[in-house]
Amino acid sequence: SGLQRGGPWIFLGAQGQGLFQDFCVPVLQVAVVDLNKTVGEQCQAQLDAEFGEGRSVFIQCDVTHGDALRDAFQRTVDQFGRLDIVINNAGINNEKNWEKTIQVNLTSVIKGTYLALEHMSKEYGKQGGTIINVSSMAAFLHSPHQPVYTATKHGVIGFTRAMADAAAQDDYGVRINVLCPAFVDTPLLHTVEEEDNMGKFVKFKDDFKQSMNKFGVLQPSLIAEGMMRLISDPSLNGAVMKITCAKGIHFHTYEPMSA
Ligand SMILES: NC(=O)C1=CN([C@@H]2O[C@H](COP(=O)(O)OP(=O)(O)OC[C@H]3O[C@@H](n4cnc5c(N)ncnc54)[C@H](O)[C@@H]3O)[C@@H](O)[C@H]2O)C=CC1
Ligand SMILES: CCCCCC(=O)/C=C/[C@H]1[C@H](O)CC(=O)[C@@H]1CCCCCCC(=O)O
Repeated sequence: SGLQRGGPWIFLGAQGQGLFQDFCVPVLQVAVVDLNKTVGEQCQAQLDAEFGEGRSVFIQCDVTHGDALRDAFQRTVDQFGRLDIVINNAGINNEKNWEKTIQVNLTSVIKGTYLALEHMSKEYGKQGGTIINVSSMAAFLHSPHQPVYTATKHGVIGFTRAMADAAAQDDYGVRINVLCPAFVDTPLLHTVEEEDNMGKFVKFKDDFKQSMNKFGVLQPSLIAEGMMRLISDPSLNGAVMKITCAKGIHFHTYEPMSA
Protein backbone atom coordinates (compact mmCIF):
# COMPACT_ATOMS: atom_id res chain seq x y z
CA SER A 1 0.00 0.00 0.00
CA GLY A 2 0.95 3.65 -0.03
CA LEU A 3 1.38 3.71 3.70
CA GLN A 4 5.04 2.86 3.59
CA ARG A 5 5.49 5.77 1.24
CA GLY A 6 3.52 7.92 3.64
CA GLY A 7 0.72 9.03 1.37
CA PRO A 8 -0.57 11.17 -0.28
CA TRP A 9 -4.12 10.54 0.84
CA ILE A 10 -7.42 12.05 -0.07
CA PHE A 11 -10.05 11.90 2.65
CA LEU A 12 -13.58 12.66 1.46
CA GLY A 13 -15.90 13.74 4.26
CA ALA A 14 -13.69 15.33 6.80
CA GLN A 15 -15.48 15.22 10.11
CA GLY A 16 -14.71 11.65 9.47
CA GLN A 17 -15.42 10.47 12.95
CA GLY A 18 -12.68 12.71 14.31
CA LEU A 19 -10.23 10.34 12.75
CA PHE A 20 -7.20 12.45 12.17
CA GLN A 21 -5.96 12.60 15.73
CA ASP A 22 -5.78 8.84 15.65
CA PHE A 23 -3.83 8.24 12.48
CA CYS A 24 -0.23 7.71 13.58
CA VAL A 25 1.50 8.18 10.26
CA PRO A 26 5.04 9.54 10.47
CA VAL A 27 5.11 11.10 7.02
CA LEU A 28 1.72 12.27 5.94
CA GLN A 29 0.36 14.22 3.04
CA VAL A 30 -3.39 14.48 3.01
CA ALA A 31 -6.17 16.34 1.24
CA VAL A 32 -9.22 16.79 3.44
CA VAL A 33 -12.28 17.22 1.23
CA ASP A 34 -15.49 18.38 2.89
CA LEU A 35 -18.53 20.52 2.24
CA ASN A 36 -18.25 22.16 5.64
CA LYS A 37 -15.59 24.90 5.72
CA THR A 38 -15.39 25.08 9.50
CA VAL A 39 -14.92 21.32 9.84
CA GLY A 40 -12.33 21.21 7.07
CA GLU A 41 -10.32 24.10 8.48
CA GLN A 42 -10.38 22.52 11.94
CA CYS A 43 -9.09 19.25 10.51
CA GLN A 44 -6.31 21.03 8.67
CA ALA A 45 -5.35 22.97 11.82
CA GLN A 46 -5.11 19.67 13.73
CA LEU A 47 -2.96 18.17 11.02
CA ASP A 48 -0.72 21.25 10.92
CA ALA A 49 -0.29 21.09 14.70
CA GLU A 50 0.49 17.37 14.70
CA PHE A 51 2.56 16.89 11.54
CA GLY A 52 3.78 20.39 10.63
CA GLU A 53 2.48 22.82 8.03
CA GLY A 54 2.43 21.97 4.34
CA ARG A 55 1.53 18.32 4.68
CA SER A 56 -2.21 18.83 4.30
CA VAL A 57 -4.66 20.81 2.25
CA PHE A 58 -8.34 21.44 2.86
CA ILE A 59 -10.46 21.47 -0.28
CA GLN A 60 -14.02 22.63 0.20
CA CYS A 61 -16.17 20.50 -2.08
CA ASP A 62 -19.61 18.97 -2.28
CA VAL A 63 -18.90 15.39 -3.29
CA THR A 64 -22.22 15.23 -5.13
CA HIS A 65 -20.97 17.83 -7.63
CA GLY A 66 -19.13 15.71 -10.18
CA ASP A 67 -16.92 18.44 -11.63
CA ALA A 68 -15.96 19.76 -8.19
CA LEU A 69 -15.06 16.24 -7.05
CA ARG A 70 -12.92 15.71 -10.15
CA ASP A 71 -11.18 19.04 -9.45
CA ALA A 72 -10.56 18.02 -5.83
CA PHE A 73 -8.71 14.90 -6.99
CA GLN A 74 -6.71 16.90 -9.56
CA ARG A 75 -5.77 19.57 -7.02
CA THR A 76 -4.56 16.87 -4.65
CA VAL A 77 -2.35 15.30 -7.29
CA ASP A 78 -1.11 18.72 -8.42
CA GLN A 79 -0.14 19.55 -4.85
CA PHE A 80 1.47 16.26 -3.83
CA GLY A 81 2.52 14.76 -7.16
CA ARG A 82 0.63 11.49 -6.81
CA LEU A 83 -2.13 9.69 -4.93
CA ASP A 84 -1.81 6.47 -2.89
CA ILE A 85 -4.83 6.23 -0.57
CA VAL A 86 -8.46 7.32 -0.97
CA ILE A 87 -11.11 7.12 1.75
CA ASN A 88 -14.70 7.64 0.60
CA ASN A 89 -16.14 8.56 3.98
CA ALA A 90 -18.71 11.35 3.46
CA GLY A 91 -22.17 10.28 4.54
CA ILE A 92 -25.50 11.73 5.60
CA ASN A 93 -28.62 10.40 7.28
CA ASN A 94 -31.62 12.04 5.65
CA GLU A 95 -34.77 10.04 5.04
CA LYS A 96 -36.79 13.16 4.19
CA ASN A 97 -34.50 14.18 1.33
CA TRP A 98 -33.71 10.57 0.51
CA GLU A 99 -32.53 11.28 -3.02
CA LYS A 100 -29.72 13.36 -1.52
CA THR A 101 -28.84 10.46 0.78
CA ILE A 102 -28.41 8.23 -2.25
CA GLN A 103 -26.29 10.88 -3.98
CA VAL A 104 -23.93 11.38 -1.05
CA ASN A 105 -23.77 7.85 0.38
CA LEU A 106 -23.74 5.80 -2.81
CA THR A 107 -23.37 7.76 -6.05
CA SER A 108 -20.46 9.82 -4.69
CA VAL A 109 -18.73 6.71 -3.37
CA ILE A 110 -18.94 5.23 -6.86
CA LYS A 111 -17.65 8.45 -8.44
CA GLY A 112 -14.93 8.75 -5.80
CA THR A 113 -13.83 5.17 -6.52
CA TYR A 114 -13.71 5.73 -10.29
CA LEU A 115 -11.75 8.97 -9.87
CA ALA A 116 -9.39 7.25 -7.45
CA LEU A 117 -8.75 4.56 -10.05
CA GLU A 118 -8.00 7.18 -12.72
CA HIS A 119 -5.23 8.49 -10.46
CA MET A 120 -3.93 5.18 -9.05
CA SER A 121 -4.76 2.21 -11.29
CA LYS A 122 -2.16 0.56 -13.51
CA GLU A 123 -4.92 0.61 -16.18
CA TYR A 124 -4.27 4.36 -16.40
CA GLY A 125 -0.49 3.94 -16.21
CA LYS A 126 -0.42 4.80 -12.50
CA GLN A 127 1.44 3.11 -9.64
CA GLY A 128 -1.38 1.44 -7.65
CA GLY A 129 -2.89 2.27 -4.28
CA THR A 130 -5.71 1.49 -1.91
CA ILE A 131 -9.33 2.64 -1.47
CA ILE A 132 -11.61 2.37 1.56
CA ASN A 133 -15.36 2.83 1.08
CA VAL A 134 -17.26 3.48 4.30
CA SER A 135 -20.51 1.53 4.73
CA SER A 136 -22.18 0.70 8.07
CA MET A 137 -23.46 -2.14 10.23
CA ALA A 138 -26.82 -0.89 8.95
CA ALA A 139 -26.00 -3.07 5.94
CA PHE A 140 -26.32 -6.13 8.20
CA LEU A 141 -28.87 -5.13 10.85
CA HIS A 142 -31.61 -3.04 9.32
CA SER A 143 -33.89 -0.69 11.16
CA PRO A 144 -37.32 0.78 10.28
CA HIS A 145 -35.81 4.12 11.16
CA GLN A 146 -33.47 4.42 8.16
CA PRO A 147 -34.66 2.57 5.05
CA VAL A 148 -32.81 4.59 2.42
CA TYR A 149 -29.64 5.04 4.53
CA THR A 150 -29.67 1.25 4.93
CA ALA A 151 -30.12 0.72 1.19
CA THR A 152 -27.16 2.97 0.38
CA LYS A 153 -24.91 1.12 2.81
CA HIS A 154 -25.87 -2.24 1.22
CA GLY A 155 -25.06 -0.66 -2.12
CA VAL A 156 -21.61 0.42 -0.99
CA ILE A 157 -20.75 -3.16 -0.05
CA GLY A 158 -22.03 -4.65 -3.33
CA PHE A 159 -20.25 -2.06 -5.45
CA THR A 160 -16.98 -2.36 -3.52
CA ARG A 161 -16.83 -6.16 -3.64
CA ALA A 162 -17.56 -6.25 -7.37
CA MET A 163 -14.94 -3.54 -8.05
CA ALA A 164 -12.41 -5.39 -5.89
CA ASP A 165 -12.88 -8.45 -8.11
CA ALA A 166 -12.43 -6.31 -11.23
CA ALA A 167 -9.28 -4.78 -9.73
CA ALA A 168 -7.81 -8.19 -8.95
CA GLN A 169 -8.74 -9.80 -12.27
CA ASP A 170 -7.51 -6.89 -14.39
CA ASP A 171 -4.45 -6.20 -12.23
CA TYR A 172 -5.23 -2.56 -11.35
CA GLY A 173 -2.68 -2.69 -8.52
CA VAL A 174 -5.36 -1.12 -6.34
CA ARG A 175 -6.97 -2.80 -3.33
CA ILE A 176 -10.57 -1.81 -2.59
CA ASN A 177 -12.14 -2.63 0.78
CA VAL A 178 -15.20 -1.66 2.78
CA LEU A 179 -15.56 -0.69 6.41
CA CYS A 180 -18.80 -1.16 8.39
CA PRO A 181 -18.86 0.50 11.81
CA ALA A 182 -21.68 0.09 14.32
CA PHE A 183 -22.73 3.27 16.18
CA VAL A 184 -19.88 5.78 16.48
CA ASP A 185 -19.82 8.85 18.69
CA THR A 186 -19.99 11.59 16.02
CA PRO A 187 -22.38 14.43 15.13
CA LEU A 188 -24.15 12.14 12.62
CA LEU A 189 -25.61 10.11 15.44
CA HIS A 190 -27.59 13.11 16.71
CA THR A 191 -29.43 13.46 13.41
CA VAL A 192 -31.55 10.40 14.23
CA GLU A 193 -33.68 12.46 16.60
CA GLU A 194 -34.43 15.27 14.14
CA GLU A 195 -37.67 15.34 12.18
CA ASP A 196 -35.88 17.42 9.54
CA ASN A 197 -33.66 14.45 8.83
CA MET A 198 -35.87 11.48 9.55
CA GLY A 199 -39.25 12.68 8.26
CA LYS A 200 -42.06 10.29 9.23
CA PHE A 201 -39.54 7.70 10.44
CA VAL A 202 -38.64 9.93 13.39
CA LYS A 203 -41.33 8.03 15.32
CA PHE A 204 -38.91 5.07 15.51
CA LYS A 205 -36.24 7.12 17.23
CA ASP A 206 -36.79 5.52 20.63
CA ASP A 207 -36.23 2.03 19.21
CA PHE A 208 -33.08 3.30 17.58
CA LYS A 209 -31.83 4.78 20.86
CA GLN A 210 -32.59 1.51 22.62
CA SER A 211 -30.49 -0.24 20.00
CA MET A 212 -27.65 2.20 20.78
CA ASN A 213 -27.94 1.38 24.48
CA LYS A 214 -27.99 -2.33 23.72
CA PHE A 215 -25.05 -2.43 21.31
CA GLY A 216 -23.04 0.49 22.69
CA VAL A 217 -21.33 3.38 20.92
CA LEU A 218 -17.81 3.15 19.54
CA GLN A 219 -15.10 5.76 19.87
CA PRO A 220 -13.63 7.08 16.59
CA SER A 221 -10.15 5.83 17.52
CA LEU A 222 -11.23 2.23 16.82
CA ILE A 223 -12.47 3.24 13.37
CA ALA A 224 -9.06 4.82 12.69
CA GLU A 225 -7.40 1.56 13.78
CA GLY A 226 -9.61 -0.40 11.39
CA MET A 227 -8.77 1.95 8.53
CA MET A 228 -5.05 1.63 9.23
CA ARG A 229 -5.37 -2.14 9.05
CA LEU A 230 -7.19 -2.00 5.72
CA ILE A 231 -4.54 0.34 4.38
CA SER A 232 -1.51 -1.55 5.59
CA ASP A 233 -2.43 -5.23 5.08
CA PRO A 234 -1.53 -6.06 1.45
CA SER A 235 -3.58 -9.28 1.57
CA LEU A 236 -6.90 -7.44 1.91
CA ASN A 237 -8.99 -6.82 -1.21
CA GLY A 238 -12.79 -6.98 -1.29
CA ALA A 239 -12.77 -7.41 2.48
CA VAL A 240 -15.79 -6.32 4.52
CA MET A 241 -14.50 -5.14 7.88
CA LYS A 242 -17.06 -4.85 10.68
CA ILE A 243 -16.39 -2.90 13.87
CA THR A 244 -18.67 -3.41 16.87
CA CYS A 245 -18.42 -2.91 20.62
CA ALA A 246 -18.94 -6.64 21.24
CA LYS A 247 -16.39 -8.02 18.78
CA GLY A 248 -14.14 -5.07 17.97
CA ILE A 249 -12.50 -5.23 14.52
CA HIS A 250 -13.47 -8.37 12.60
CA PHE A 251 -14.42 -9.46 9.08
CA HIS A 252 -17.69 -10.58 7.54
CA THR A 253 -17.50 -14.03 5.97
CA TYR A 254 -19.55 -15.06 2.95
CA GLU A 255 -20.72 -18.56 2.04
CA PRO A 256 -18.86 -19.88 -0.99
CA MET A 257 -21.07 -19.92 -4.12
CA SER A 258 -22.62 -23.29 -4.82
CA ALA A 259 -23.44 -24.47 -8.34
N1 LIG B 1 -21.57 7.80 13.25
C1 LIG B 1 -22.02 6.57 13.10
O1 LIG B 1 -22.67 5.99 14.01
C2 LIG B 1 -21.74 5.80 11.87
C3 LIG B 1 -21.25 6.41 10.72
N2 LIG B 1 -21.03 5.66 9.60
C4 LIG B 1 -20.55 6.27 8.37
O2 LIG B 1 -19.29 6.89 8.60
C5 LIG B 1 -19.11 7.95 7.68
C6 LIG B 1 -18.68 9.20 8.43
O3 LIG B 1 -19.74 9.57 9.26
P1 LIG B 1 -19.57 10.40 10.62
O4 LIG B 1 -18.17 10.82 10.80
O5 LIG B 1 -20.26 9.65 11.65
O6 LIG B 1 -20.48 11.61 10.23
P2 LIG B 1 -20.25 13.17 10.41
O7 LIG B 1 -21.53 13.82 10.08
O8 LIG B 1 -19.66 13.40 11.73
O9 LIG B 1 -19.18 13.48 9.28
C7 LIG B 1 -19.48 13.36 7.91
C8 LIG B 1 -18.77 14.47 7.15
O10 LIG B 1 -19.18 14.37 5.79
C9 LIG B 1 -19.35 15.69 5.31
N3 LIG B 1 -20.29 15.71 4.19
C10 LIG B 1 -21.61 15.46 4.22
N4 LIG B 1 -22.13 15.65 3.00
C11 LIG B 1 -21.12 16.01 2.20
C12 LIG B 1 -21.04 16.35 0.83
N5 LIG B 1 -22.12 16.35 0.03
N6 LIG B 1 -19.83 16.68 0.31
C13 LIG B 1 -18.74 16.70 1.11
N7 LIG B 1 -18.76 16.41 2.40
C14 LIG B 1 -19.94 16.06 2.94
C15 LIG B 1 -19.90 16.46 6.49
O11 LIG B 1 -19.70 17.86 6.33
C16 LIG B 1 -19.14 15.87 7.64
O12 LIG B 1 -17.98 16.61 7.92
C17 LIG B 1 -20.45 8.11 6.94
O13 LIG B 1 -20.36 7.48 5.69
C18 LIG B 1 -21.44 7.38 7.84
O14 LIG B 1 -22.55 6.91 7.15
C19 LIG B 1 -21.21 4.31 9.59
C20 LIG B 1 -21.68 3.66 10.70
C21 LIG B 1 -21.97 4.35 11.91
C1 LIG C 1 -27.28 8.31 11.81
C2 LIG C 1 -26.46 7.26 11.33
C3 LIG C 1 -26.23 6.28 12.36
C4 LIG C 1 -25.70 5.17 11.68
C5 LIG C 1 -25.39 4.14 12.60
C6 LIG C 1 -25.58 2.92 11.93
O1 LIG C 1 -25.09 2.76 10.86
C7 LIG C 1 -26.40 2.05 12.63
C8 LIG C 1 -27.05 1.11 12.11
C9 LIG C 1 -28.04 0.39 12.88
C10 LIG C 1 -29.23 -0.02 12.09
O2 LIG C 1 -29.92 1.04 11.57
C11 LIG C 1 -29.98 -0.84 13.07
C12 LIG C 1 -28.93 -1.38 13.94
O3 LIG C 1 -29.12 -2.13 14.83
C13 LIG C 1 -27.61 -0.90 13.46
C14 LIG C 1 -26.49 -0.84 14.44
C15 LIG C 1 -26.15 -2.16 14.92
C16 LIG C 1 -24.95 -2.33 15.72
C17 LIG C 1 -24.72 -3.79 15.70
C18 LIG C 1 -23.76 -4.32 16.66
C19 LIG C 1 -23.87 -5.82 16.62
C20 LIG C 1 -23.06 -6.54 17.60
O4 LIG C 1 -22.60 -5.97 18.58
O5 LIG C 1 -22.83 -7.74 17.37
